[in-house]
Amino acid sequence: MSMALTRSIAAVDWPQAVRDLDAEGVAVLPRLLDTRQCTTLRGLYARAERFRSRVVMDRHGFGRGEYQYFAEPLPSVVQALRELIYPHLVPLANAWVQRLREVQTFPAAHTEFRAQCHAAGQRRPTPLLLRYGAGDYNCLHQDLYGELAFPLQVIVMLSELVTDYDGGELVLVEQRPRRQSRPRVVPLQRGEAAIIAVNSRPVTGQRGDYRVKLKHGVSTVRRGERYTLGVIFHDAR
Ligand SMILES: O=C(O)CCC(=O)C(=O)O
Ligand SMILES: [Fe+2]
Repeated sequence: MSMALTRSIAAVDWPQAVRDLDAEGVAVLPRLLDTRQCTTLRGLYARAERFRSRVVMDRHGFGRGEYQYFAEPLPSVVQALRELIYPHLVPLANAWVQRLREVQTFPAAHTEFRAQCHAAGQRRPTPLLLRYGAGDYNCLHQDLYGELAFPLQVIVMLSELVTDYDGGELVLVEQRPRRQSRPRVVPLQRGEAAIIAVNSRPVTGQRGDYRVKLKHGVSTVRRGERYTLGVIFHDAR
């Protein structure tokens, strides 16, 4: 496991990140990966044997560009991100499901949660590497892969704005009951990570909590190449 990554995750102001997530449905973490780690991860894209499947987005109407789901064993950095970030998010995840009046309880350790996914028939790893070239984009979507879903996910930016690409903004849209949807753009520098709600989050209103649904996507990349790493905590059917 990468010592540098262990340190940068330990150095995150988690109470602040959790407050941001609770208030806004998104938190941006300071640089988790250094330039070399970003370059190494991007380089894996060409190594077909590291992946279990490849999705060409325009074949499915998902957008334009492509992504690949990592095969087991996951790259150690990806495995570390999944295992080390998860425990920091469990208290918020459990608070959210309770406020949304759902029954799920998430265990403290990611290995335990994975065992639950496997028992529910969700055995395929979901962390993925996404690659966008000029003209590519990712339509608004949610990363749900079965019954079991951890309510938060991480997106790590592996490319540098201006140097590597232009355009290609991470876009979040919140669908609020009986109100118009709210858009938000999340600027990310190389190595930074956004934590976002996967599906729904509770918002406190005048008459108690209500449910807001989140979707995410990427605006068109105008120039260059943009790579991201997606870390989703539930596995897929
Ligand atoms: O490329 C992005 O910024 C979005 C990635 C994404 O959709 C994901 O990680 O689930
Ligand atoms: Fe996604």
